[in-house]
Amino acid sequence: MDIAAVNVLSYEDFVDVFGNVVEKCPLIPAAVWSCRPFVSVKALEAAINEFIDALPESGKEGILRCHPDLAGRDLKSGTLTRESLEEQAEAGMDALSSLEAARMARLNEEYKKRFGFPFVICARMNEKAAILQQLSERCQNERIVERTRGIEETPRKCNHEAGKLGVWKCEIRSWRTLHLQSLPGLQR
Ligand SMILES: NC(=O)NC1NC(=O)NC1=O
Repeated sequence: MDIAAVNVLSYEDFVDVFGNVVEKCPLIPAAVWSCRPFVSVKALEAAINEFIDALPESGKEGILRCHPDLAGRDLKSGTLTRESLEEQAEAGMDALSSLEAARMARLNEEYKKRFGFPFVICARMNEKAAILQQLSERCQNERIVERTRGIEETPRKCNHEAGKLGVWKCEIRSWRTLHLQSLPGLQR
């Protein structure tokens, strides 16, 4: 599948593939679908970022609030999305000691109380010690700094399986980077 195939997806199929490009925010790909045709995957990535950047601050905070806590209730009850589960597992969030888990829960609550949205970090790019340290440090920031930082950290991802549509994989390489890999021939 290449960008030409993406460009002919119905909006239903497009949302199937990219629906969780930003955690639990299918509105984003549903809106970005109208920007077709995309000249490349990079252009698709840019359209997603432009849509997010154009949101009012309340919309950006809404995106953050759709994120599950790290090592939080959804992880414990098995209700994370598949993508989030993979991300959190990669950072070792499913294997915290009881001391680490207690510290994470306390800091997550402190952060939410201070800012009114959850602490968001790209779990794929961090290990648990770094996450705990950043959570503790970022609790000291100003709200506007954290709103911007949380949005920058928000992982971009797509449906790995997307079975009926072929092979799409998404790897997060850096903040704000939707990095799609697919069958040879995908032009970025
Ligand atoms: N709160 C938070 O950062 N959640 C997440 N981060 C991430 O990479 N996946 C998540 O679910």
